[in-house]
Amino acid sequence: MTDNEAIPPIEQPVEASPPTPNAQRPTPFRSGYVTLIGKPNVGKSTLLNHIVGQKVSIVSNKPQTTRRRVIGIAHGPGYEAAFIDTPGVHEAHTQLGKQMIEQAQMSLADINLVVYVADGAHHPGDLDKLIAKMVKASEVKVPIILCMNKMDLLKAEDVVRNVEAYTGLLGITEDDYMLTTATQGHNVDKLMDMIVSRLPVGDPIYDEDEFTDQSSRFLAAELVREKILIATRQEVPHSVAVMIEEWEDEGDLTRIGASILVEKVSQRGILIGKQGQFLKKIGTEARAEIEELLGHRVHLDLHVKVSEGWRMNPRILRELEYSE
Ligand SMILES: Nc1nc2c(ncn2[C@@H]2O[C@H](COP(=O)(O)OP(=O)(O)OP(=O)(O)O)[C@@H](O)[C@H]2O)c(=O)[nH]1
Repeated sequence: MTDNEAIPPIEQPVEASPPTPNAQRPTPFRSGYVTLIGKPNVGKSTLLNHIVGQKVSIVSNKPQTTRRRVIGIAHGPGYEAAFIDTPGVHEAHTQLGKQMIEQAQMSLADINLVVYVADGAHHPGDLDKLIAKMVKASEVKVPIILCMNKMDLLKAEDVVRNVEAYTGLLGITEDDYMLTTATQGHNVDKLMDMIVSRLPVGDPIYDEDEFTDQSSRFLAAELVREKILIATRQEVPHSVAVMIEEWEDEGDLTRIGASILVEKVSQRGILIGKQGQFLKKIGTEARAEIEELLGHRVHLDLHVKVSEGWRMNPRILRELEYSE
């Protein structure tokens, strides 16, 4: 990949480069579905949000942050790309975990392109090999692009070794990969050019102002969950779900009531915090982002409820919209 030769030395800080909607794109119009697949925590959601220019998928440093398939739509001159962000493929122990893997597998059907997102700073492990197998075994043969993310953490002496290992795993050539730093947007425009050039010629599927298939209610619940994931540790992040119980639009104010489900009484204590301070902080942070999302004022009321074993309960998983 000649483009990669032009990237600055990896140890040096790189400047953020915003998406390039005005870059020259091929004509005629190209459109299609692109699946982002990879291990948990490699940066799939960060990449998607950068490409779409909106937070459509929440991000945290905890593995398995994304729990269901999310579509984020990128529009540009001459193209429309609908990205499917999938839950990271992992070893599942709960009903929720199993559904997450199923969603990742299903996302390989009826698509036009696969972007395999890897943590480029690390050599591929067993899970990478398994996902590569899944991708190569998918019935419909579509082009595969390798996005080696976390380039900022990649040591110069590991570049060649890691690139060869991942491209070898996927059976792709050196024209089909890109090193990126999704957090800074570095090389994301080049990745986007590669993606667009491999999309089929076709008409747009979505309206130009549509950027996701997720409802405002689901996005709001996810923003609350994101703030909790960022602020908690150990088993708490995996034990938390957010359920919207009330949603009332009153002119330029939306009143939202949400329950935070946890699995243990001790977790309830953690989330409420001393004199309710922890919950207050979560509420303040989430409200600011929900206001940004909705474009007007929000009143957010949060309650913490203990719901033992919710991750095993198909009915609750449906109510949370993690399954159909
Ligand atoms: N250093 C560095 N960190 C990154 C980069 N991209 C993402 N991250 C961080 O990696 C963590 C995981 O990012 P996500 O976007 O949630 O990863 P994901 O692959 O969607 O994770 P799952 O939802 O678990 O499948 C977050 O803390 C991000 O800020 C990158 O290019 N460099």
